[in-house]
Amino acid sequence: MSAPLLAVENVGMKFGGFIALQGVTTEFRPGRVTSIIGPNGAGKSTFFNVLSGVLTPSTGSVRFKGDDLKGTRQHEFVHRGIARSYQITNIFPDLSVHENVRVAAQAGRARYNIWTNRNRFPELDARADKALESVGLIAKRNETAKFLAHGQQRALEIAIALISDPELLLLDEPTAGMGPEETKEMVALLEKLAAERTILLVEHKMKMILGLSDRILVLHHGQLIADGTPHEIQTDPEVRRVYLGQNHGYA
Ligand SMILES: Nc1ncnc2c1ncn2[C@@H]1O[C@H](COP(=O)(O)OP(=O)(O)OP(=O)(O)O)[C@@H](O)[C@H]1O
Repeated sequence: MSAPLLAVENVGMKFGGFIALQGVTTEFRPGRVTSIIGPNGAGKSTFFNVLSGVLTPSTGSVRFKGDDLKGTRQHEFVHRGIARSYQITNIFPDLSVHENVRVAAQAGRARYNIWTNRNRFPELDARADKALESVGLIAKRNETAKFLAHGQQRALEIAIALISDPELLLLDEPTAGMGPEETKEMVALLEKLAAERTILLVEHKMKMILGLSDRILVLHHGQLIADGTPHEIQTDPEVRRVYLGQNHGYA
């Protein structure tokens, strides 16, 4: 079995007196799609924020390829090989599709500063186009981002996250706000991307998760209550109890 890419040990997160995460211990191995699910307020976003460096856990440790991430600043996560997209559309609406990704490429470059002529770094254009190709947006490269369909804007966010060629890609509700057709396209894109990197996602759409994931983690009241294959999760009595009465299209 391959070594873990990310090892989470006894992670807890407190906000004042409120415990949002407690005693979470798990590992993520390379080349898999893992989904994190759980009812509203279960701690999914908090866990994601801990894994991507937005939050420092109150207790416990997160190791990436053996290195403790404690003290690592958020922008350094990208250099280490961890990138994430955000739930809220996070693009520059008035820039072109290509410019959106290129800005991300520039931002990740230590030698670049805003006074440098952009033509000095033609490889940034090539990298931006490569990221657009991998999400199927290359034909839209010169369009203004705000005119893209919602699903295409979400794909653009993923292209931005891909610019650093991360080993671990964290996606926060990549199909939020999408209808069935756009969801299907996003699933196809995620399956394609998963061939080359490890993907971790938070999602609410249960049917989509069951079809896409190799593994599912279930959080409830800040604790990991189940961890298994889609089949194991679907038949887990505790998970069924937690979801009972909630309209997640689960059963
Ligand atoms: N910065 C914060 N300060 C105080 N409480 C917080 C903070 N962030 C999250 N919480 C609380 O922690 C709990 C878990 O929140 P979190 O957003 O992680 O849940 P979630 O599973 O992502 O929920 P949802 O599915 O609704 O997005 C909630 O009760 C929330 O109110």
